[in-house]
Amino acid sequence: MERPGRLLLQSELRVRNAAYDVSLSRSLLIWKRRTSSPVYHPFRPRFCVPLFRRRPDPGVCHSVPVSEIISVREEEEENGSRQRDDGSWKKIREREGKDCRQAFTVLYVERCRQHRWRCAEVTFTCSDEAVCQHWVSSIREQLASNTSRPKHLLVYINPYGGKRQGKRIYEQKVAPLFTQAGISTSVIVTEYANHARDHLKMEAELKKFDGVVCVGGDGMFSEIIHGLIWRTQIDCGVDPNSPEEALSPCSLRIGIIPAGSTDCICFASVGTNDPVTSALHIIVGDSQPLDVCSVHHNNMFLRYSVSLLGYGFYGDVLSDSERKRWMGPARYDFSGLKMFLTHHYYEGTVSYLPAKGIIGTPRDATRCRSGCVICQHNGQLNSERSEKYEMDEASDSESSGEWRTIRGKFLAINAASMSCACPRSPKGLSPAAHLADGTTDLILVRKCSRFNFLRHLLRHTSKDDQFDLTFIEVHRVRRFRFMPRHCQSDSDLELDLHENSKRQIFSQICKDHPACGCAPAYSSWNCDGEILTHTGIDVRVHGQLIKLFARGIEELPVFEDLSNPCAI
Ligand SMILES: Nc1ncnc2c1ncn2[C@@H]1O[C@H](COP(=O)(O)OP(=O)(O)OP(=O)(O)O)[C@@H](O)[C@H]1O
Ligand SMILES: CCCCCCCCCCCCC/C=C/[C@@H](O)[C@H](CO)NC(=O)CCCCC
Ligand SMILES: [Ca+2]
Repeated sequence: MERPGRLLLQSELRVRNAAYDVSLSRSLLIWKRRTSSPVYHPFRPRFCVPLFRRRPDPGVCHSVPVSEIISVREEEEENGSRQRDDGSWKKIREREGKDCRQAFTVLYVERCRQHRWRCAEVTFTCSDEAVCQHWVSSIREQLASNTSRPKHLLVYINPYGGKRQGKRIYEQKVAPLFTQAGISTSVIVTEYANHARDHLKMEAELKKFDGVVCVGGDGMFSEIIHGLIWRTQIDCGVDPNSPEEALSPCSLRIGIIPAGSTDCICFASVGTNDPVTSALHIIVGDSQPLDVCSVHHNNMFLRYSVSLLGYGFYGDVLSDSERKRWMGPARYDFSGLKMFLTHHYYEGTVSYLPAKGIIGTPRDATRCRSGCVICQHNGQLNSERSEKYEMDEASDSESSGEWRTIRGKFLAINAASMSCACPRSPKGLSPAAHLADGTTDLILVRKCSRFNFLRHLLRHTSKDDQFDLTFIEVHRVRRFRFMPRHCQSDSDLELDLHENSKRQIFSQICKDHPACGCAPAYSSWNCDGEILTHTGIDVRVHGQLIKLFARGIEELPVFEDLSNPCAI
């Protein structure tokens, strides 16, 4: 918790009936009730979780970081009522002292349960108009001096994501907050798939904006990053198709207003899927870097991924669920159960380049949280490495034998570049994965019984370790490749020709008839909820390539906070 620092302003103001000592520094707004003041109606601002619980009565002293003030509003008096400067009316309270005529309202972020944020407000009154004006202008000056806050945003809304509520969510819950905070917006409601991606790639006048807002799910977010990353590379003269090129980071931040089916990128970077919370993170100008994987096939660019790249189980769930979009988010539960029962395994070779010199492993108890030191340390390491070795890491390491290879039969091959936490699995596919450490967690689920696979899946929803099973292995990597068995080599192909062609024919016929026992030879890759057209892929992590309007999941409040500025 920040200390107040040098005071810019200090006055005695009233909050409803009580006198408060109110002070403003560059970092904090504090209002502390004067003990001598008689209290007719004890007023407690609507704190869901009081910021400080050291004192028995949280109504006595409050502090709000200036960085979490949303806006300040003057209340103007007229005919016994006060008119807000947004035009609405508010009745003056009878009990207020006759001399308390001038007022202003501060809107600020308040923390609620489960990482949710809400907009709270407190109205200060005082007898002197000049004092009131001074307070308003001082707070506005402090807000204006914060250069990380966006002023102009480009908003894309997918009206068909999730439960098709994107437009309503934006108009009712988000747009009014942006207006309050003085943010101007340019809104595009998409008319077809890839509309947002292509607009960002070719048309959008990005110089006019301080950020992009995505209203939709993970698929919509994927469109946005494809447009933005592509555009950034072209503007910087980088070939986005080359697997060996170091990509240029995107300067515009992206805000996610969750309105999809899984929304795991929002959940894993904010801690909740709540449009108001996301809007407030955008308003206060938060910044959270994010790793991005590039996926290539035979040196041809396929896609970017920030959350899950999954072959086998999650690829099959996605392929099956795409045909059931009409079911909405429930399609994943239906297809998940179906694919669990189908129990297909796939053969192939996985090669990977382990991440060296980093802190943290996929099995440790540390979690990526706001201000994560592991992301800071490993992120720094990445930028030093890329300066030192330029772009030739791949061939360098391959010749020095750092690549490792595993051949086998797998129920699932998953790469989680972040935890992939979502409401279905609050700790995620890889609970210890990091948002911005420049690595991805490669999880290999070898062929096992249905019962064992169920144990593994169920552990995603409990506190038991889903990796503590003999048929699971997990590695923290910078690059990996996958080659399905039947693509391996000409000699393999010849050997397997007869068996393979038989399987492929049957796989066509039997894809929807698992009971006949003919498993398909290939699955497909689930790349952040989009199906990839190729099975053999080469994946490389680009550390901190993009930035979100988020701050990572905050630790739960510390109740005994000795740095409570009210106690000073
Ligand atoms: N106007 C549109 N019409 C049809 N499809 C669209 C439109 N705009 C975007 N899309 C596509 O809709 C797909 C799904 O969108 P979105 O990710 O928002 O929802 P979802 O799939 O339900 O959620 P999640 O990705 O979180 O599981 C995306 O792949 C996106 O490309
Ligand atoms: C039988 C009991 C089973 C319990 C299993 C719970 C395990 C849930 C893990 C969920 C992991 C989600 C990973 C996120 C992937 C997203 O990029 C993607 C796009 O939104 N969503 C899916 O592919 C949707 C994937 C949905 C899978 C069910
Ligand atoms: Ca990562």
